[in-house]
Amino acid sequence: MINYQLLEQTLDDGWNSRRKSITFFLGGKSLVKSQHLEQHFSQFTRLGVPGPQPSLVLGNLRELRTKGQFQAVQEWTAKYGRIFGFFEGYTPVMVVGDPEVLRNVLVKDSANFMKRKPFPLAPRKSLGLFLENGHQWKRSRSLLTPAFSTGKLKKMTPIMSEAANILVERLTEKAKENSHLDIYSVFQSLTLDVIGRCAFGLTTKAQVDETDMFLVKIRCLFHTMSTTIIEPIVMAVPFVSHFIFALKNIVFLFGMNPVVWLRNSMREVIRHRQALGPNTNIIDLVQLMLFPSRPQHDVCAELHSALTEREIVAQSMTFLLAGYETTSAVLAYICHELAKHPEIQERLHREIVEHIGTKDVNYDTIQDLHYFDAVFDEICRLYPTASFIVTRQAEEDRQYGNVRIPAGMNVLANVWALHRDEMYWFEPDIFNPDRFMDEPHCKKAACTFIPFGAGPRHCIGMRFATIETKITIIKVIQNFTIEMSDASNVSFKGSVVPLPSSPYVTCLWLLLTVFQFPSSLKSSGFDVLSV
Ligand code: HEM
Repeated sequence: MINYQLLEQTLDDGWNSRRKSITFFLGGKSLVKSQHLEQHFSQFTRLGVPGPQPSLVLGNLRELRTKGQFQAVQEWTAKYGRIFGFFEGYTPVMVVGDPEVLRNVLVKDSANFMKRKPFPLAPRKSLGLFLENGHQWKRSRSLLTPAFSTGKLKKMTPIMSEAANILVERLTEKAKENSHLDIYSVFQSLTLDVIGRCAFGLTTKAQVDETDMFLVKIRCLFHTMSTTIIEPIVMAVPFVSHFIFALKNIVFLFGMNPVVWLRNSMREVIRHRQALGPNTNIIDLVQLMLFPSRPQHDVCAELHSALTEREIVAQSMTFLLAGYETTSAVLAYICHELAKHPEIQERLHREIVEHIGTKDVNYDTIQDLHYFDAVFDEICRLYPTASFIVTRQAEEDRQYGNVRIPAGMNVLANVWALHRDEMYWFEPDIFNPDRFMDEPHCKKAACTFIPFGAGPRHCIGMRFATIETKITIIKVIQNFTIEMSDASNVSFKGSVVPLPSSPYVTCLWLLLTVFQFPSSLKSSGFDVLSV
């Protein structure tokens, strides 16, 4: 851990003693002049936007790191309201929880807000869709969009269904043992298997084999990402990222980075697929990236030139980072709320029995489950697992009502606060799927409900995640009843994805006890899962 207090004090002391006259020098380079820093850190005051007092050099980084981004932003929301500003190190961030301003930024005036807030440790080359900007983003988005079309997703559902079958087998075993089960980590290995197979083309066995290489490498990657002390340093002093990347390349040379293993494994898959050619039965994201379908009259051949091997690896890494924790957290939250509300679980079970019965679950059978859709939306409202990634950067100055957004300003949509704002939601803290049955779509249109973002940069994997969640939960509900365990515990932490957490690292525990066969489900076991 960095000692922020000491670092800041040292920097502040040095700063205060020569405040008026000097320039900071770091690594032989002029970093910033005093007047510049003062100007920089007072920009929200000049804009009339409230917010926590930043300190010179570190901005509000200390609070962000000590409290956690989620906690800090919630506290500031309670204090400063729908629009406020803070400094993520040197980077100014305007937090917006006003749906009208957000509609302008994300949708109506999106041409002025095509970039995202820069990520401190983003790679230099081969960014992947999430971090790409400008022409590169346009090209990737246009090449990748067909891979998420209804037809293609339909063909990918067997991978999801197979993973859910393994889950049911695992849960059945656990039910017999009558023991605790951490459902969050169970769902993590399920979503890893799905993304490993769909986006990396690997035959992963994360659910059944603790030593599966993919699982081991991804755990290592996420552990490194969550414990890194490099990120805050780069936030405070952005230009040190040059050194960091030089160091990273040295680590790469020795093959110590898990990304190296992932990259090499994918290269093998890509070469194998190239040898097989486009006309195979394999349908997954790798195949669709390698052999993308192009518009019939391709007027912009350059825009649709195929992705290179390096780009495909970067896109797969993006799908992993964007789709693994987000989806597993949604699955865990669904189980948590269904356990807390048996009457809702029962109603969902009835809908599934009426529409699907004991038939196998596939793309067609999961359509028209309106109550399920309402439960899913309500979970995404109450627990927007990707609430810190809806960011944009302004190209030019804009004024919306009395809110001015200057060129270069970063905007963070305050999705969590927006989804629980009493102005737009009746009894917002209560889990009530019926609110989406009564008025299903009007809230979405008004930018008050944006769990997958909005506008041209909204989540490309939204339907992929929805289908995966539906298939998984339907199979669980078909076979088990979910109940609350005494050990269950949910609190929030995390910076990008507000994750459930507990002193045991993971949070949701399932106590499984074998129950009885329900008369409505003849062939499948109906066990009790206690969360
Ligand atoms: C429940 C699960 C998921 C949630 C809640 C979620 C949420 C989000 C959000 C909020 C954004 C930012 C949108 C914006 O800025 O307007 C995003 C972007 C993105 N998501 Fe997801 N996501 C999920 C699953 C997935 C999956 C499964 C994939 C891929 C297979 C994926 C791929 C992406 C990509 C590539 C972007 C960047 C899009 C762009 O910049 O053009 N996501 N997601």
